[in-house]
Amino acid sequence: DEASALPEATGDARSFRDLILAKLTYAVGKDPIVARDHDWLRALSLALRDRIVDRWMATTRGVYRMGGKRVYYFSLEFLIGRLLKDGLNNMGLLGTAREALASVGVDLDVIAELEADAALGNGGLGRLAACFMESMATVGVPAYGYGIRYENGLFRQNIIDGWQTESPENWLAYGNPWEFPRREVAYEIGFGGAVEASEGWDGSAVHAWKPAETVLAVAHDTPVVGWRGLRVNTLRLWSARSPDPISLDAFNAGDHIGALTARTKAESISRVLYPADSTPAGQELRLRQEYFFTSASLQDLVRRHLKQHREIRTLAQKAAVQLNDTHPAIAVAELMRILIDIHAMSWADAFALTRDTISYTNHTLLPEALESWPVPLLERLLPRHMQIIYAINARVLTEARAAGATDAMIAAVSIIDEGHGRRVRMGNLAFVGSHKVNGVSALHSELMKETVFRDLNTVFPGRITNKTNGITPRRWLMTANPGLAGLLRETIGEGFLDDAEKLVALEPFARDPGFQERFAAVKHANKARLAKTIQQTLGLRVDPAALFDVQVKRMHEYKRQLLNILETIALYNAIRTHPEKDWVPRVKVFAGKAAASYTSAKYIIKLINDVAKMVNTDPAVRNLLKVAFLPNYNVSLAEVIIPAADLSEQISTAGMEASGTGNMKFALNGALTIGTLDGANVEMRDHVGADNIFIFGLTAAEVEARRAKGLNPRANIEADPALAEVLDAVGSGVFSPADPQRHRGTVDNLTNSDWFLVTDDFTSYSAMQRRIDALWGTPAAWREKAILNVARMGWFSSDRTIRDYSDEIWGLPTVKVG
Ligand SMILES: CCc1ccc([C@H](C)CC(=O)N[C@@H]2O[C@H](CO)[C@@H](O)[C@H](O)[C@H]2O)cc1
Repeated sequence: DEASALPEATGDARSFRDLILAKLTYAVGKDPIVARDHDWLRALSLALRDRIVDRWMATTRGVYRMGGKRVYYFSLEFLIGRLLKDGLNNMGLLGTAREALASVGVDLDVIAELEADAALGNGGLGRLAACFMESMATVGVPAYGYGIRYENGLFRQNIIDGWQTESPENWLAYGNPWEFPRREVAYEIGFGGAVEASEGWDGSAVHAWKPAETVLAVAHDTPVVGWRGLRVNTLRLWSARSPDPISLDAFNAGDHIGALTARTKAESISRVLYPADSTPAGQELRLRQEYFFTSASLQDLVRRHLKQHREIRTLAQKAAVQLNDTHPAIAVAELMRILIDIHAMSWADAFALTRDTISYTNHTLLPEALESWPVPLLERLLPRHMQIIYAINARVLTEARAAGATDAMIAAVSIIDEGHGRRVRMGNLAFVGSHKVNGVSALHSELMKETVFRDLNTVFPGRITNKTNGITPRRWLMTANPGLAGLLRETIGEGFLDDAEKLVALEPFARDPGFQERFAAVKHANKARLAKTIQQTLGLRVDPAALFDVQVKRMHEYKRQLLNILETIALYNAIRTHPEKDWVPRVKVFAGKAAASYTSAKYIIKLINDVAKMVNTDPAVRNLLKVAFLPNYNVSLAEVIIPAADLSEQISTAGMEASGTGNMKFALNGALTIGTLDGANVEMRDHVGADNIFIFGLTAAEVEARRAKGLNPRANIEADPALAEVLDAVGSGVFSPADPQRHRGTVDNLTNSDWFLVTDDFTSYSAMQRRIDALWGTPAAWREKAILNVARMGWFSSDRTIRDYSDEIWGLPTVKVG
């Protein structure tokens, strides 16, 4: 009968099966015969969690026993994605779980698809934080991640008639098996009120902040498993709770709504993630979020430090606080408040200790992305902190003058921006309150010294350093691309699993026909899988044998999805006018969310979908060109798209992409990159070799020079008839017959200003695409380059990045893996 047909589970699979069944029965409360897929998902997750908790407690006890230094990673975003398969893989239980479930008639892949993505981030910054957490556990860095437990993560993107619409992402609908609520770990967070100054016993000024309102920050802990499950760190996310759930007097007075307003207001702090990934919303709630989690985290780590080490003055030796961009920069003032107002430390000692404890990472040079808050808002919401910021600024300006700073430099160094209605520059506050400030790629860190932090770098030389980003090879190779990981294990052994730089052992196989065949077969299988997703999502049939050309990332003008779609239209026109030519079949895959209020980015999404509608149904191009915009790009969709790519589009205006991390994921999965010399593309070229990457376009210096000289998009358009034809078509409504003027704005903006130099790079970009077509026609040469990319991407493991932070910024040891 049915049951007997099921495969037998042996060894650990058998005991793991029993554990799953026990969880299903006693934790989920479901009889196996009636259990639904979601029930099995929960039971399996709880079973895995048990195995993880044992290692978690062992790690925590070990760290206490060692009494060593901990890293505290402060981030308003953790773009985690799903945790089941990643946890099974890191615990070495993937095969075991698959066998255990099969023995009760359940398919691991089916139930794994039901897990909601923890989308507690916007894009690069948030995903980097998640990769860093996994790598810190892997290389033995005792660490806590601190952030906010948003009830709603990044919005769900729906594409309605080609337009992006947003709907709330309720990731907790089925609960979250990975977190442990810590009701007992709660801190009061104050807002508003006033500061009472009095005189201390030694005549020194004593300040006491009396907040007008208080919110409770309650901890929820999620274990973070490292590779091989050797160490498990903690992600502590704060949830906002109102100290008093209901104001009874209002309720008794019949004002039932009023009775809840205080609570609703308090708890709105952890309601939703701000969906902006480059332009500050500038809203008070955002500042409340930033202070809320920063204060709770600092109170928590100081409590832990005193409990173990008794003496606050040793804090910098036992705690390294890393600020993930300026979002937690208020930490500089908050730690000062704690040290001076609560621990009665002198100003000078407190400032030295703060600076020795904190370091700051900058992730963008976009002027509009650099946070600053109006002084009046800070004075109202955080009056004590504003006092402290003034005092810090006075000290900094004194130091700057002593260092011979000019008035212009003083104005630039100042934390207070006297122009624009007096605002507090959070980047400057983070800089002066840190012992180290780093960029996220070599080019970006240099540009930081030449632009946003030029004067601070002059006054405080040697503080800026570089830490080139990385990605975890567990999620982005082993879990996302088991076909390739399996082929690599068979070919070069397992060493690369513990040290990604051992992938270099693959180089000798780059020209091996047998290996090339197997490598191509893995890629083809991944492409067939993506083709199925495209079919199911868009009803569009694509040929896995075509060149899969992929651009997936947040929608932003500097990332130049517009350059890509305009070149696609030029290709479309060329195929139509020269059908006789031997065109390379291409599938152009796009995906990415636009910030809800970012209109011009939303028009680019619409343009891509308008072009797709035309091209995909045009018999003249047959199967030579397909365009697909996949909705709701997130971590889980990235894990399906990236292993299936032949070509990775990293085409940002040079000088504007701080690093990029998608670029690394594609190359590690055997895609070739077409890109500008921007961010980490530069270091990727240095590692994979200039012959194995397609670099085009202006350099950052040339972009700077052209902008300084004045841009001339009209001349660029006149110089390239193909571009001119494309812009005429788009501008006149060829792709929007129902609304011919729809894309007029996009074309006019390009023709009149083109701040992102799309027209300047179009010709070289298009020419490079044709060179790529030519190489595609010689599979052996293509595959050799793709294999060399995989072989030489090991350095871009976030394990290496974390070792760099540990060595130079945090000053703590790491361990060899495996
Ligand atoms: C205040 C609004 C806001 C929110 C997020 C951000 C982030 C800094 C934007 C971001 O994600 N930056 C990306 O960070 C990645 C990780 O370092 C880099 O690889 C990307 O190049 C960078 O754009 C800026 C401004």
